Amino acid sequence: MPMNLVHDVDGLPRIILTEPTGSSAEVLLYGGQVVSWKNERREELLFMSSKANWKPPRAIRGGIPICFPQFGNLGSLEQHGFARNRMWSLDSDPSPLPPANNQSSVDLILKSTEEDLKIWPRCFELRLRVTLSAGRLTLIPRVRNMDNKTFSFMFTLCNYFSVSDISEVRVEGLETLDYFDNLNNRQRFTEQADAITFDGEVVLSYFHIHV
Ligand SMILES: O=P(O)(O)OC[C@H]1O[C@@H](O)[C@H](O)[C@@H](O)[C@@H]1O
Repeated sequence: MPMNLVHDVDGLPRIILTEPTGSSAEVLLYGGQVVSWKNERREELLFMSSKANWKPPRAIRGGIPICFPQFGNLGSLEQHGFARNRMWSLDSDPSPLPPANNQSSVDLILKSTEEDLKIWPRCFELRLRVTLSAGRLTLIPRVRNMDNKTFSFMFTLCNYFSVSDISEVRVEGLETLDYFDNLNNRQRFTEQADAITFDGEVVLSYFHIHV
């Protein structure tokens, strides 16, 4: 599997993805977390907090954290579940996806451990393929139930996008959807606007989004 696996200053193994136009991405085994995505002009597209704590078992604030098997505090586990503060492994058998034999794709896997089963008694394999191509970063998550009984879970890619001018940002496609306004006592509203714009901090949770 030809790929660039390096250890950064904090000792965290990091996979560097590159592709011919010059864009790049960096993925930590810790959390299976994308922590950098640069375009062909080497401009960073993801936000990473300057206060991010890069020492396990802390979660890293920035990039694309993976929330599994719980989102937020919607359950009995720690905030956003435990996948983001576990050490993942390289996945040598991503079947049925074809193996990623190039420098612009990586397959990672997280399997439940005995310790995990004590706090969340479901035996699972969580896989993630990260693929970089010109102008695009694709993440394909897959969850396999290794138990003989069903289970339900939550999964979120918690993207932190870097924005140079927030007044230029519009989010479309949410009109008519219900949402919780988390900074307003989690009151429930129905979105009326055809595009959301931002003039301050907001934390909104929309339901039934189709992407
Ligand atoms: O601080 P954490 O646990 O990394 O969570 C990150 C963010 O997760 C979001 O889901 C919450 O709405 C935010 O309020 C929070 O800041």
